Amino acid sequence: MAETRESASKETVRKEEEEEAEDQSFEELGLDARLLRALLKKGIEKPTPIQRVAIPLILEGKDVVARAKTGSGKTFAYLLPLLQKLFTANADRKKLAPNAFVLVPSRELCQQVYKEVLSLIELCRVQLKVVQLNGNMLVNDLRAALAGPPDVLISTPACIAKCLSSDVLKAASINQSLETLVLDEADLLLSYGYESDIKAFTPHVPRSCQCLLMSATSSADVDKLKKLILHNPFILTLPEVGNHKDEVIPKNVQQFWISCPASDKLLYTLALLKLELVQKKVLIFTNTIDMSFRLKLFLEKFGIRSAVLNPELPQNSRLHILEEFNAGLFDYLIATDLSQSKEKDEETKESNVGSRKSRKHAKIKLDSEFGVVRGIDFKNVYTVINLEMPQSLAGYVHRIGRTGRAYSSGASVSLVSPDEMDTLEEIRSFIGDDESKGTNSIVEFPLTKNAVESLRYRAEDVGKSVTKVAVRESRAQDLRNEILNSEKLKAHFETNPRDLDLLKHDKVLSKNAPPPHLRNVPDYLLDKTTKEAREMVKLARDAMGNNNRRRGSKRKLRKDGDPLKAIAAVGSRRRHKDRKTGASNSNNSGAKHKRKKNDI
Ligand SMILES: Nc1ncnc2c1ncn2[C@@H]1O[C@H](COP(=O)(O)OP(=O)(O)OP(=O)(O)O)[C@@H](O)[C@H]1O
Repeated sequence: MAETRESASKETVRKEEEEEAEDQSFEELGLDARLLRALLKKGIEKPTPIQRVAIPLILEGKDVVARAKTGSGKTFAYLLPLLQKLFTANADRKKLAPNAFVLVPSRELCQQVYKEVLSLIELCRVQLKVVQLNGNMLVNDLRAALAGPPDVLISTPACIAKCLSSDVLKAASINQSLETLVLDEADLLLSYGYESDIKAFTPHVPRSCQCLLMSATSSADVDKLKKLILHNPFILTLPEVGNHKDEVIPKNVQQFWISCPASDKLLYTLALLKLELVQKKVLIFTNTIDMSFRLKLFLEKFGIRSAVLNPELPQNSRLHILEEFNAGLFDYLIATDLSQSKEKDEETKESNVGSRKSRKHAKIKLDSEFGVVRGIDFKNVYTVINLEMPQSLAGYVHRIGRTGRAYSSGASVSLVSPDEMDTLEEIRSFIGDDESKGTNSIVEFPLTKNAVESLRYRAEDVGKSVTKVAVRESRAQDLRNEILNSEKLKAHFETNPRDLDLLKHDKVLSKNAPPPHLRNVPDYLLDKTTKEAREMVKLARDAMGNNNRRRGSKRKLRKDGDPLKAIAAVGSRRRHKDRKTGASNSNNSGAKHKRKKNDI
């Protein structure tokens, strides 16, 4: 009895401590006033759990291995203290190389982190120089970028290795100047093939350098990196870390699955989108580039416009696609996740062979530094659809982590064919499927047979017209357009960001406009359950203020030019209005995002 009372009071104390921690502010973490102001301007009010624990430790100068689920705010967890350290660095000390290196596994992540740092610096009104490098840059460009040298360098490990081997960065200079080293998405760095690059660089990291490892999952690779890089004896693993599923998969993502034959996947995706059974914005993952174009062409015939993001595209195009999607210019993005697919291996093999062939005959190379699936912060994605299943649990975790970022909610729907049941079983045995426990679970999506069958006839008809040849041609045409645009418009967009809209990436590929009978689904085709589900999604969208976002942002575009700025302006005006009326923007959205499973 006494024991029960004791454990009950311990539990109460623990809960109180947790609540106290949840109320903690950025200020209490010891952040500089300039950073606090910048966060406020960004509408970021309170730290996430990983930020609460990591920031004070990093400010104390400790090495940190931070493992926290996708979308938990790891970037600010290291960027804020890193910048604070640079604010107070000794300006008189002559440095020969950047003070801080942030290494990430893909160019997309380089760009994302770079933008985040720039925006913080701008808002803090401090003079710090930041550069991002990528493996495609010429040695002279690398040298120019590193002249100075900058305070922060953001790069993939491959590019650092290139700088070292071409003497653009000298080992002795790194040893003299490097004070902070961050390995972001550390669980991916080795699997992306950067082991030898990291090994070439680590001997030059000085013992005094503070090393930070950020990772979404734990793996042997993270342990390997930890042993390779961390010198400092204070290696701290955060209390949040453990092996439990809840720490890996965000709780705020409702996970669904649908059993369907592989040949019906386009039909099921059409049903989800056309009948508006899932909430926008939607990110759809496929395992091959051809499947991405097949889906795009197929959806186009039904008047659903989407953009395709794949490693074959020039980097500028990929960045524009991400920017546009994040700015809300379109609602459906099809992303090819080649991270574990055969296509990647084959293409890589072929491109290696191709390097020996004449340039004329060489195949288009896939970008080995492409990694859009993991770590990229797609903004306001509500639904992730796995049109094809990833081949591993880790792939699944990273994909669904593109929604439910920070304090927002989301949903994922996985279309599972009989061949993919093993992956589903692996996922289920990891996360469990006991809904009643209130923890993570993956449940069947309430899609009625009628809803699918109502579209089958049209879908099969249209599916036949999306032939292999049509897919191949569209893929080639898209690539040609993008290369042309990318080269021609790169400089132009730098000086005329408002023209970004010209490069809309959800352009229609087929020549004929979709006929009205495919564009609109007649009411009589929908059964009662589907109508109800659709109404629920609509209500939820209204509650979240998402309706007609597309039209709204277009209007804004014409008026204010730059889509990114236009949207930011709307946001800040709304915040201003909310302040006037006493409403808090982020708290409201948090409350509005809380929905029941049946709402989908
Ligand atoms: N304290 C916060 N409050 C609200 N939003 C936040 C906060 N910190 C970060 N965010 C936002 O949450 C989103 C996810 O953050 P971030 O990209 O750092 O996650 P992550 O943990 O690195 O995820 P992943 O492992 O998938 O890369 C970003 O849009 C970021 O701006």
